[in-house]
Amino acid sequence: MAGLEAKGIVGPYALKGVDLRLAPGEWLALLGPNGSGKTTLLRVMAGLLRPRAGSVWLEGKPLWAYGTYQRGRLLAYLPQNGPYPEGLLVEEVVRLGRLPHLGLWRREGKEDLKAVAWAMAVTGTEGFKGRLLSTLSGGERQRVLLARALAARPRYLLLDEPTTYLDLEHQYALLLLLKDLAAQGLGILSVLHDPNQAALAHRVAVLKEGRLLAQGPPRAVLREELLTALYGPRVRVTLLEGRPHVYLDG
Ligand SMILES: Nc1ncnc2c1ncn2[C@@H]1O[C@H](COP(=O)(O)OP(=O)(O)OP(=O)(O)O)[C@@H](O)[C@H]1O
Repeated sequence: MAGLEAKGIVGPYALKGVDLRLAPGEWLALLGPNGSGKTTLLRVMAGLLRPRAGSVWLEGKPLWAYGTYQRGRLLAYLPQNGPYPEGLLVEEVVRLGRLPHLGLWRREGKEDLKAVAWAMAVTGTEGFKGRLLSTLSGGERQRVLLARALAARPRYLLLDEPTTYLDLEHQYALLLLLKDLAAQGLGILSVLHDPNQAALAHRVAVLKEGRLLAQGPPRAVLREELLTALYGPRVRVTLLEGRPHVYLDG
């Protein structure tokens, strides 16, 4: 079956039994308080951490049954604050995103260069092409690393707090890009802290103390009752242009 699916994930750390399915063409936002297990779940679904129990399925096959390159062609993961290659130019970094397609020996072809150019265009990073990655600001670097992930033209994209280093304009540019990429068929799972950003996704899943508290369309999930249980009694929710708008009272 198409999709990326976590089944009965227990451990490591906080996770206490999580079932979550990401479909192609959907943008699913993962919300939850600090320490609830969001990053851990993302890393488990990316195949970077092994759960104590449960399994992850990619396109109907266990994730562990894929080779690294084969998995990398289908699934890209962007950590929140991950390591980045030193001493490389931005364009070289984005080209690294093609590695799962190239393997160790194949030379880049037209298709590879096209994917790199596309990834840099949609993330607005062409202007940094010739710069050393290490000389960019945190937000600029984050966009380049997103370009690297997109250059693989994966079917599923896992993003850990992708808006953290971005200014307001770039935050919304990124959220609109996610919507657009999902419309083109990409399945996107993004950890987000801001419920108002999560409200833009197709679906929201809420994690609390390692368990899924709720999942569904933003209007069904982002309700005052649930959010006050997560973030305290001052949380208020109204509807703005048909979407939940969350703010703190007083
Ligand atoms: N390497 C580790 N060793 C021990 N405990 C860990 C490790 N990594 C994470 N944890 C614990 O697992 C729990 C969940 O962590 P995780 O990073 O998944 O939470 P999160 O929901 O992403 O939090 P945040 O919103 O703060 O980023 C936390 O209590 C954390 O301390």
